[in-house]
Amino acid sequence: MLHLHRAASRTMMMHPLAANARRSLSPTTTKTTTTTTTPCGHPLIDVAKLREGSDETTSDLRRALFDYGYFYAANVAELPAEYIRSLYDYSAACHGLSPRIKNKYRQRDGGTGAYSGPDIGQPELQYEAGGVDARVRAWDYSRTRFSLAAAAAARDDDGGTGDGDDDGRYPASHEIHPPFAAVLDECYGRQDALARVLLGGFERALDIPSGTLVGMFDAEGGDFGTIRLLHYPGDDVDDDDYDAIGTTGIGAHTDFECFTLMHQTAPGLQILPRAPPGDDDGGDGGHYSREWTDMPVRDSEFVVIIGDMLERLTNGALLATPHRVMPTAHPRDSIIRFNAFAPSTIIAPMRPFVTDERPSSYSAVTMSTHMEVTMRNLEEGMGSWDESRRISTSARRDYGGERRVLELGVTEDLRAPKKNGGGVVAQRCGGCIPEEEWRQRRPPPAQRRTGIVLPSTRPRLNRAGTVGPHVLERTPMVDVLKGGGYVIGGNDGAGWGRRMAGVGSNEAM
Ligand SMILES: O=C(O)CCC(=O)C(=O)O
Ligand SMILES: [Fe+2]
Repeated sequence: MLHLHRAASRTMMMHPLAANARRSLSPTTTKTTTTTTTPCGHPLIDVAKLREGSDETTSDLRRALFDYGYFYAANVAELPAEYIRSLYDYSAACHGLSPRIKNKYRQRDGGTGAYSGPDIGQPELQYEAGGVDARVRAWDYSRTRFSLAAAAAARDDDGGTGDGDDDGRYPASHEIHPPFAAVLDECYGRQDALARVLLGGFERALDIPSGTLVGMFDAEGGDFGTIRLLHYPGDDVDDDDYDAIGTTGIGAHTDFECFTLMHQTAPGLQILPRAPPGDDDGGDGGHYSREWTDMPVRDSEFVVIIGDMLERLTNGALLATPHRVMPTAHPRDSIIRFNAFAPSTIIAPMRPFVTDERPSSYSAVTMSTHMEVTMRNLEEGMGSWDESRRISTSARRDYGGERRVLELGVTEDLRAPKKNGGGVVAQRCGGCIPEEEWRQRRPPPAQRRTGIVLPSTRPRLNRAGTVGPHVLERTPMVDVLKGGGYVIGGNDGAGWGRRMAGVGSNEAM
């Protein structure tokens, strides 16, 4: 049964950054009300209500994202309790496979598969620089192929290993039944449906145009996400005696994608929530609480946390949620889904979060480059969470290049017939052009109605009520491919954003 509590305790605790971000978007949204929580005070989002577009739930979600940095998601029709239980049964069968099969599908050291774990000498990558070994054992599934640098190199050398499904990546049907890829892909589809509901909610909570995040998620190439079936064997010690173990469940880190959906069978997960405003002696200006918080097990609900991409898109108004798993005497299983964006999606601070007071403080990078660079850095022991500076080093990584701002909600009709010469196959907004360059390139008014630059001469309101100067350029496809010109989102849901979203530079910019 769903317990809904209206908790007043956090009502006056909006983080100053959140307040600024929201104030700059819409002065009317600063009014505080109460937040729906679980009985023990964790923010709770009723997904059924979010799906209906409930204003109250959207406000709950806004507070959860800005003030807490996480929430429990309840009433998730796509992932009912009995389905999750069956997935845990399947996970147990996968983790019960022999070391020989696990080794055949190893992710590293010449492997190109899906398994990692200390039981085959392949511990999880190190998330905290200088941290201790992780106990976690993982079967990972992703639709879009990406792999660790070492595995990619091995694949280039020998064309892959194993004879399982999907290029030898996953256990085949004679090794486990039903076959791994089929079960996990079905789950992936269910989680995708939930992700679209949550991303739509995030768009409303962030006051950005409808379709912005969902468009990035559904863009060509597909979401660059992963499902993990995780198993943590219990340690033969008292729960209080963690220090003696010399290992951890999984080291502190932030996840690299947009958001993460988590479910666990037993306690062990901890997160670092946002700090209440005024509590700024945590060493990081009060962005994060000083206390790690235990995430209680809630059978039919999911923990949702913020990933690196949402921190970058919101210019740090939202912060990626640090989390870790403690070593425990009891065994523990979890099902994790990283929800990413399409590989070539360009991630940079979105216009509404960049102001004179808060200039863009994150460089632009594509989803795939961020994943690849972060994984490589982990392989080299650089970690993702810096405990002494209390920042996510992966979320804050500087990819160089000029600061860019993503313009949202372009209101020109991008589907208008093209009159500007045969080679014109794509159009773009000013979103990915560095602001300085954009100003210099802007032709004098007299030329604006001819030439290749078709400016919108007056600021226009988009659906979210934000304004932005938009320059639409008609650009030969070859230039788009070279320059990474890119249109994201849309104001009419007509799908042009999706068509364009696969076009872009695959490099850090
Ligand atoms: O097992 C868990 O609950 C967390 C796992 C995790 O943080 C991860 O795989 O990134
Ligand atoms: Fe994680």
